[in-house]
Amino acid sequence: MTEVSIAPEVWARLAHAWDGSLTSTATILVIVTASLLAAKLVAVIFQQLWSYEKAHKQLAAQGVPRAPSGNPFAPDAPWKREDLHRVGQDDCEKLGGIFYFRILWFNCVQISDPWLMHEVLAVANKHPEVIDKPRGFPLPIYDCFDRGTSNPPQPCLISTKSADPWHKAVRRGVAPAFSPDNIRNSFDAILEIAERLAARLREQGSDQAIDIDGALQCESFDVIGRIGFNHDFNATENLLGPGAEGCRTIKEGCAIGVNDMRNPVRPVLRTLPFLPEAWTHRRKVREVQARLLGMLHSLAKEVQSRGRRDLEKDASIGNHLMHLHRRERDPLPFARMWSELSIFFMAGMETTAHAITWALYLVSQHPEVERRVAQELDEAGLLVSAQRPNPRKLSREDACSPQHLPYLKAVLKEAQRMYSVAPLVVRKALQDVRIGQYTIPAGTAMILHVFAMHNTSANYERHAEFLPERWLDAEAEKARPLPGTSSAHHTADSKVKRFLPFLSGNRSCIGMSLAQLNYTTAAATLLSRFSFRLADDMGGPAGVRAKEVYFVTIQPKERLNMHVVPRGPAL
Ligand code: HEM
Repeated sequence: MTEVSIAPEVWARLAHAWDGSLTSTATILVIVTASLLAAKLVAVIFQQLWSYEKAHKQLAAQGVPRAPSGNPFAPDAPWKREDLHRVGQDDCEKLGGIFYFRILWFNCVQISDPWLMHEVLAVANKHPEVIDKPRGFPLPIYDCFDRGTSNPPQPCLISTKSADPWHKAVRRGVAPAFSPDNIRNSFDAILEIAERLAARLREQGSDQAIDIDGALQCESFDVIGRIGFNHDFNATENLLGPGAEGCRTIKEGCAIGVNDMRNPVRPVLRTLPFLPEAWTHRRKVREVQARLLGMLHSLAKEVQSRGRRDLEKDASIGNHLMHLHRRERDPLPFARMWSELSIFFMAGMETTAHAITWALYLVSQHPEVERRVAQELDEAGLLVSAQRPNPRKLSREDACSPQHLPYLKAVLKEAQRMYSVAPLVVRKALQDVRIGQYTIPAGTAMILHVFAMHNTSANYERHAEFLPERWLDAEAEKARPLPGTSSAHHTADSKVKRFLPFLSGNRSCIGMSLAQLNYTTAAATLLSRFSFRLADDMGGPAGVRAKEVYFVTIQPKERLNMHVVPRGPAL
């Protein structure tokens, strides 16, 4: 056999040629792939822009009125206004119960007509593949709840799509904890917390004004901790001290979430390592999130360590979460339980507190309403007075039965109408969908503007006035065609409501019974013992109006200072 040998210099030349061709093949492959991806991206962007443009033409062709969008980057752009809820209300008064506007190329339809809102909610209920909560780009509104409720981020009840089977499972699993009967059984604990708050306010005295919104947040925080998870945070015991720190932490955490929701670029910027910490507020955000999630993590661990208890004996939200199964015998993973537990504080604390705050504020501004509330409480034997320094205790029937304290309950409803604390929610049309006489094109954001529905002339006579007696009519929640308005062409359909502070359907507020029992108990306890006077530094009603902000909830900016004047011999 002859051996074939290759000279070393030939070998080296061959290897070099081979190497070079490999490099150039790889380079070509990279260039081709990158070009294909870039072309695909450009095609997707164009397709998306084209579909938005088509949708805009479709809406215009159907005669849906259009609100001026203006330049979204201008300093005075409407959507940058702090009282954003009032922008939708003004536009609704001018353009009617349905109109659309564009942010850049993106189309948003605002709906406040009760009949159309009813249809949207009905479709979303039955067909989540047609209308659902928006997630991700370009509407990452609900995504911030995932980041704010556990680490690493996990979805939770409010942020999951209805089409996600997990949503149904969790909602069904915890619903018994929120049933009106179950919540009624918590009355004694709620009353105890409301009385604790009243005792602290009395100690505070009336000379010094107190931020009543902050005090009520402590109260709601304690109620959710106690009723939901058998844990007493005791924030009401020490309103200004360490007891209330947990409550303030939740508020700070919510503020980060809301800022991210209003400007979705912020969370992205925070992840960029080369941007200065101070500019992205990274350190501050990390510090608040660590405090917030640490506190809620400890609570979730505490609930977990108690194990699964008999639901007859412990009907708290926490125990219901412990009984939840992913599959047969496969319990809810801890991380998911943590995020679900957290969302009840995020969704329930500020909302309930602001609802009571606005009611107390409105009563303080309407002496004739305050007189009537006091008279009703007096006749029920609940008012503190010179003759009755120690009245009877508020009972479960007082708080729960519509026959008891009807005027006070009407006052609370009217306050929720005028200050609908959750003023708007967002949904997305995932397919073209017929709503009334309109076809809403796929990809359009739908803003269900409950605040505008509650506060425009098309739906309420004398809508700008605080008139609690309108709720003494048992049918008052139903939508009715008002003569001379755009609602006049609708029929009086008994299912359609013009009052939806908690929304309706499968994504309505699961905490409604708890919120209602809490704000009735707290308002009755406080108004039977005190009269509330707006502090001078608030600048009167005009000052309060100027500091009213939309921060996912309608709330007083920073604080609402009031003097809490004890009733009794001095009055
Ligand atoms: C006055 C007080 C309250 C008001 C006005 C209110 C209002 C609302 C509204 C309008 C929604 C729908 C949000 C959306 O779809 O984007 C909602 C959802 C929710 N609320 Fe409330 N809420 C209140 C109190 C509470 C309380 C006390 C809790 C629990 C402790 C709670 C827990 C929730 C949860 C978990 C959801 C999400 C439900 C789901 O998507 O299935 N809320 N609330």
